[in-house]
Amino acid sequence: MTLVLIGPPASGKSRIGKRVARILGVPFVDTDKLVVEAHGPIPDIFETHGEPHFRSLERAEVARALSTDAVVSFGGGAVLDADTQRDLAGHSVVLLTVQPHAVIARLGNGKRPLVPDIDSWIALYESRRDLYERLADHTVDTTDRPTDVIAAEIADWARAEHRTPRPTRTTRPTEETIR
Ligand SMILES: Nc1ncnc2c1ncn2[C@@H]1O[C@H](COP(=O)(O)OP(=O)(O)O)[C@@H](O)[C@H]1O
Ligand SMILES: O=C(O)C1=C[C@@H](OP(=O)(O)O)[C@@H](O)[C@H](O)C1
Ligand SMILES: [Mg+2]
Repeated sequence: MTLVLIGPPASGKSRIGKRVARILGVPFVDTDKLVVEAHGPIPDIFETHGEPHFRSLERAEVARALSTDAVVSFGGGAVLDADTQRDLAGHSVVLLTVQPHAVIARLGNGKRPLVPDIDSWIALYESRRDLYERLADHTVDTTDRPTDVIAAEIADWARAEHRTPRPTRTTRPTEETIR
């Protein structure tokens, strides 16, 4: 399966994606991590080459990640790419949301050049909200909730989503076949 986590910065895609992959026993891929491994820190890429260059590096890693069976956590802006939007139609996509009061504590490290503070985070989220919602098959709010609970919920949803359809029943289902 390829399960993709999308959503605004600090919604928990990287942290929760890793846990979901562990629960499901599949590899975990973080597209930002792939970009950093190949090209160095994200703030440096933005500063030296600008956002369009970062987006093209990101798109290449997204395309590679989507060809693997894995849980894939995107960077928040990866969905802006038209080819990526098209590719997502063939995958299970979970949108993580979060309310501003919870984001303030999560923005901490200054590694996100587009969201130096909560006001810029709110503006960025508002500008993308419709897109995120349009691309998502399932939405999970992460505000004030423990990551292990959220990850378990997403893993349950993914299992149900990927369960192969059962053959047509010819007899009345028993308690056991229902389960
Ligand atoms: N449900 C949660 N509750 C509290 N903190 C969280 C939660 N999910 C993520 N975090 C923390 O918020 C920060 C951003 O999470 P991260 O997974 O990097 O988000 P994203 O990849 O969406 O930008 C990290 O410090 C992470 O540990
Ligand atoms: O929303 C965005 O445009 C970005 C989100 C970041 O990833 P996270 O969403 O994992 O923080 C990272 O890709 C880059 O700073 C740009
Ligand atoms: Mg991340």
